[in-house]
Amino acid sequence: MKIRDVVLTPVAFADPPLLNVMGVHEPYALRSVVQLVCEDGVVGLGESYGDEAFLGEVRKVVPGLAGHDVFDLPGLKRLVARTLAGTVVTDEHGLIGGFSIRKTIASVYSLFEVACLDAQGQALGRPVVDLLGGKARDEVDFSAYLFYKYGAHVGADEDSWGEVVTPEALVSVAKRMVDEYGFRSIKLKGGVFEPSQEIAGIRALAEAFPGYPLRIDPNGAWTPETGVRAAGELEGVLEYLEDPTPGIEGMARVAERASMPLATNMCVVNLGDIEPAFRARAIGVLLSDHHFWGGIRDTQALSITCESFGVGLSMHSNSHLGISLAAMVHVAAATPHLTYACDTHWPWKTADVIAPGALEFRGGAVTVPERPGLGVELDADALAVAHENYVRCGLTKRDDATYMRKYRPAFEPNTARW
Ligand SMILES: O=C([O-])[C@@H](O)[C@@H](O)[C@H](O)[C@@H](O)C(=O)[O-]
Ligand SMILES: [Mg+2]
Repeated sequence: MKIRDVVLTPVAFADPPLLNVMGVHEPYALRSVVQLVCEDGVVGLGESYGDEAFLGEVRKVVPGLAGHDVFDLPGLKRLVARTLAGTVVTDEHGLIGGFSIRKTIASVYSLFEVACLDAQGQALGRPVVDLLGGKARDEVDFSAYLFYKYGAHVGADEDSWGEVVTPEALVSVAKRMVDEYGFRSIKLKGGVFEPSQEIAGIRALAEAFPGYPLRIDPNGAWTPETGVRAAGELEGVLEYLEDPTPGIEGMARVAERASMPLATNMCVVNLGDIEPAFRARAIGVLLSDHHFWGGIRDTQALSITCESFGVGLSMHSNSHLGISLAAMVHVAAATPHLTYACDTHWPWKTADVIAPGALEFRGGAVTVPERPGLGVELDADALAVAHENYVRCGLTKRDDATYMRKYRPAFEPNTARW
């Protein structure tokens, strides 16, 4: 199962003006799609970030892949580590925590690992979940992921969601998502407005959706003191509080006094963070993400670490397409210790690069595809359109803060400001 050819395609897809602590989403989200063409004609698919800094590292690895066996994953990891020795990919937004050589290697390896596993599964006629040890569950739960948002991109018409800045608007977006997808838990992206306004938003959701597990994620926008106060005000309302404040030390200060567990995709983002965070009891839930945690198999290993230390596990999401969702579903299905519904940005997009039908939400869950590999098929025309979007939109990195200045010229992102 040797790789004959590698096709790397940067793509862009329309994204609404979703708000977060760093600013607002630009009109397009960037992703990369890789096709590993094997000697016997099997094509393995992978998807990851589309920022130029990441693509630059991925491109360095591509020439070394010809002739590599897709079943040799340790060899793939060595190849990526050797090729990228010394490089650190950074991003503009910091919404998935700090940067390191280890995280860079883990992220680039992950893109190719997923594609290798897809190819392996296709060759063996088995879904990826079977290669990972088999199904711990038949379907994977996701939560509705609400954002405050502007009604329209700069110079464009209002989108179908409209402006979302009030508790009433949040509730109506949540109703639409729950009606369309059947979600049974709800997350609110915070860090946008004064904490009291966002707490009012959560209270409105609690009233409109009694019994629904709720979460809020201000991406470290609050001080530890505000985190403690918010945790007190939302006692009995939140299932977990996500990244109220930056850093392990600040999180530990909030965790000590909060009744609900704290979750993170910001202060524990690679293996080196685990020991200090667990020792400080800074988190009760780790939000895994195969895109930067070293792929699907390392995410499974991470779950065992969490289980050993009594830490819950769920899954973080960035704007993504169907290949990534398929990978998330397979790893979640093969991971017994997964203790909460996973995040997904899925409802916010309107187009994809995969043929429709492989991944459907019912009751807020996606049934694990049974077809070989990831179980998704690339739609060549849709890929061409998405690549054309990438070329035409002119974006080469995600920069929510600069785009926000088109709405609010004096805007400065500033974590721990409230
Ligand atoms: O898409 C966004 O704006 C999110 O804020 C994303 O970038 C975060 O990484 C993520 O969803 C999170 O849970 O922090
Ligand atoms: Mg988060």
